[in-house]
Amino acid sequence: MEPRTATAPQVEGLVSRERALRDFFEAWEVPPHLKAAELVSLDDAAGRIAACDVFSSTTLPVVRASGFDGVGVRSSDFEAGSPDTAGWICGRDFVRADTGDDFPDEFDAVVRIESVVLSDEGAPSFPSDLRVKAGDGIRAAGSTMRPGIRLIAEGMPIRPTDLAALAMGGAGMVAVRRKPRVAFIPTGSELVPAGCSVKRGQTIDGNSPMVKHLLIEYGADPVMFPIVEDDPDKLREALDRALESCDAVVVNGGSAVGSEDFNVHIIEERGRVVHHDIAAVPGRPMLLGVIEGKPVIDLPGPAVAAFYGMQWCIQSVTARMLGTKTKTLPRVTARVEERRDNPPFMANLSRIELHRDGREFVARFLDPRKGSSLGAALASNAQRVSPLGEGALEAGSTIEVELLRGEEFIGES
Ligand SMILES: Nc1nc2c(c(=O)[nH]1)N[C@H]1C(S)=C(S)[C@@H](COP(=O)(O)OP(=O)(O)OC[C@H]3O[C@@H](n4cnc5c(N)ncnc54)[C@H](O)[C@@H]3O)O[C@H]1N2
Ligand code: MOO
Repeated sequence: MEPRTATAPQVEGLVSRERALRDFFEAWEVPPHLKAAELVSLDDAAGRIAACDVFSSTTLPVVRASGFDGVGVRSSDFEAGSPDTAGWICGRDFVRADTGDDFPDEFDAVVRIESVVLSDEGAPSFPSDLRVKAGDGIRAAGSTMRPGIRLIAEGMPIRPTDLAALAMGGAGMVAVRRKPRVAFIPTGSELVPAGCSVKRGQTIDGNSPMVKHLLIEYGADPVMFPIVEDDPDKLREALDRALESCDAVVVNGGSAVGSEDFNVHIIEERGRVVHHDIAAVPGRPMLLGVIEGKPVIDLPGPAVAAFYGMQWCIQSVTARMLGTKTKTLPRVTARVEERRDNPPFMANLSRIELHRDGREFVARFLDPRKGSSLGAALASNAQRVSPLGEGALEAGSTIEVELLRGEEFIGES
């Protein structure tokens, strides 16, 4: 193994996240088998990505329907004003026609039930000034659904309302993109699984539960590997198993220059490294590589670094495999509470505790340099990625922050 040159955590001249992804997508192409669609039932289509445009084939109402709860009548009976309804018989002179009901063709209008008084025998009487025209209170054929309406477009995530549209448009099965299988391999002899007690020298694998559910959120099928200790042979073996069964591999940890950071070398010896070390912090030592035509990404170990790398990189790779777009987080404008210095040559992910001050949002940066913990950062309710080239943020200036919890959960400090 070649000795590596240590790079300081904050250095100038590294590639931007955007450039790293552009280069990666030039070096790696989505394989055809991932572009193939699979047919799933409507129930299983929720949250999946539509593989093609789907158009309606149905007409609803099939002929016509009542627009509200009421009484179906003949408009001709109302030509000379409100008719004398003594002796009217249901089915002959009128019918009950409630919202959405089809009813016999000889009745051409519906009078709202609120305008009708029904006798004990069920005969209706109408206000003397009631005007009724043909078509009143009737929903036309196709006013709910008609053939040719685009129900979902290719590449769109399928929402519950889309399921309603697809069902009513006549789609029993839906063509969706195959879920890419993404392996996650946590590495580090110091790691113990969540729920275990920790001894000196150990720490808890918090990334596996986080990454698993981020992958699910991105639309992938996560394949979670057990913790692999810092032993090159065991790491190689896990990587081989992951490459055999998955479409992409995320290795976690061992991305920097520590004496047991083997993953970078193992990826280098097996395939092509497109970029290692990105102008994004935390998580600068991220590695984007390709082995046997599959993305192999080494995600830095610290949990916030891993989260950020998942967001900007793995989410984009997964979206590419699914033929869809990455999600943007909702944003609000906030006032900066305290001056913040960021190196301008890195995209800095800052975790923020957002609170309200009257009608204003106030951003309190959680700064590890000022004693804030990684735990507090993980629990925070907002974040901001500084654009490359940005210097200090002055106290009192306004910025856009991304919400990690709904606005309804942001309270007074
Ligand atoms: N001399 C240098 N040291 C470091 C550099 C550097 O350039 N020179 N880079 C730093 C930066 S920046 C980062 S980011 C980290 C990258 O760390 P690794 O990806 O090599 O990860 P490890 O060394 O294996 O672990 C680092 C840290 O993260 C914890 N970890 C790892 N996996 C998990 C997990 N699944 N769940 C929770 N925590 C995890 C691990 O225990 C360590 O505490 O390197 C810096 N050092
Ligand atoms: O500073 Mo690293 O970039 O710990 O994530």
